[in-house]
Amino acid sequence: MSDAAAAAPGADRLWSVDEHLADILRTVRPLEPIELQLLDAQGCVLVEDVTVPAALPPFDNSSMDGYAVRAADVRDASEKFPTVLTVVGDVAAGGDGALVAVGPGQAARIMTGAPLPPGAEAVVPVEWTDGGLGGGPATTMSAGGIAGGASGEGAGLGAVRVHRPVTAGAHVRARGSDVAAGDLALAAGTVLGPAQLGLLAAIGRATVTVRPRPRVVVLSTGSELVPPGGELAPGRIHDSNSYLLAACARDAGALAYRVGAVEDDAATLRATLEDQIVRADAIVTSGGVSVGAYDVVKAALTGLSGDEGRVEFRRLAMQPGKPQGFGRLGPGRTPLFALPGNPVSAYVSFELFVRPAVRAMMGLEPPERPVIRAECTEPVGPSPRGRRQYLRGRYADGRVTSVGGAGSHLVGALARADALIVVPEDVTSVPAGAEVDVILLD
Ligand SMILES: Nc1nc2c(c(=O)[nH]1)N[C@H]1C(S)=C(S)[C@@H](COP(=O)(O)OP(=O)(O)OC[C@H]3O[C@@H](n4cnc5c(N)ncnc54)[C@H](O)[C@@H]3O)O[C@H]1N2
Ligand code: MOO
Repeated sequence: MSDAAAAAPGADRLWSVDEHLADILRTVRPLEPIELQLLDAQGCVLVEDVTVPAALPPFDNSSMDGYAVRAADVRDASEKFPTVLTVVGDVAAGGDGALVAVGPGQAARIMTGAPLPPGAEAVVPVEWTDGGLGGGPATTMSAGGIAGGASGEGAGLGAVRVHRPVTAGAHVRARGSDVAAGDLALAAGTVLGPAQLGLLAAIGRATVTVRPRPRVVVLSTGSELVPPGGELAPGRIHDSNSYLLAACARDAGALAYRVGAVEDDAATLRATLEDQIVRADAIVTSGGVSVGAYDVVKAALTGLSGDEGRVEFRRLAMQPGKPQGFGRLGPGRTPLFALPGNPVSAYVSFELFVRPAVRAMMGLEPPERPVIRAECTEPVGPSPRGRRQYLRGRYADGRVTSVGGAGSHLVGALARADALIVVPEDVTSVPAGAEVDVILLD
């Protein structure tokens, strides 16, 4: 929490959604950069400028399977009057083009990606030749003569008839034509997707320095909770929140550690948090933040001091998601989000508050999901005055339809939704055809 927020009488006033989010974003910090293997860095923000150490391609090479030739030799080639060249060797990708030199009247069979041999200036695609078979235009190259994938000696020797001329440089990818040595390959701040990781690998980088994915520990609380797959005794329900929230964390970009359900006992919860905090960049709990007799998160984390950290429990002017806890735990001041237990409340709270925090920790900008305007296909409401309501909806072609009702236990409707419809604090109902803000969820 920021000092300003810590000084505010948080427990007895209603916080707006925007104030709560601003407090969170003031509090969380981008994680310290670390060096990661390329695939571990996917989705992360680069913190270094990466320059190209050596040109790409590193050597002139063929873009087609065909024959490396001297342009002057094939200047007059046509199907009617083919130019006949002596094939002096064979160059495969990975082969050493320097072993075969192409002199006047000569050609070398060459495969896509293979280095252009000395003397050759261009490549004639095999389809523009007889493929060395003495017939009409070839469609493929025969396998003969590329033994071992190497080049040179004894390979595909004979004659080839060339049916079309090529100019110097035709079907040749020049050294450095992609990126040159010293070029900026990727600037600091770039988010590493597949193409960026491909470029890094192509220029020979095995590791990069990035802001890592936050490690988010997810635990749910409630003595009524039974893991999925377990038998439900009377009064028990399955723990869905730890799965829901761990999945949310992964979806936001974090590495999620799902702890599962902790019973409603403050000492057990404190001990679990102590165990877990060593592997956490952030902690997310669900349940136990309201005003019930067994509100264990509130009981365990209220009144912390000094190195224990500080967690503040608040009421927010929103629905669902009214009761929330947020603060920092332990000497490392690990951000802790205590979300309400109702599954839809937990989900909406994660989307609105934890997801932006995760993204801010990764250095991703902007941290929030995009909000668009959409027309309501049906009336929406009622919505409580003074609270910003987030209804589940389905969005298509600029229009949104509410699914399920406002109840924060409606996980069936949540699973059908792909958007959140935002009904502002001062609006209690929205007529069909009116425009609303919609948060797209995927
Ligand atoms: N007298 C009042 N009661 C309640 C208020 C209030 O202001 N005054 N607020 C309500 C609101 S709003 C919410 S949200 C909930 C929040 O309660 P808690 O965070 O203390 O959550 P629990 O009581 O532990 O659980 C609420 C509900 O959700 C179910 N649940 C909890 N954890 C899970 C889980 N991991 N998987 C599936 N379902 C879970 C739990 O069984 C309860 O049904 O408080 C209202 N009450
Ligand atoms: O505000 Mo609560 O989070 O509706 O269920």
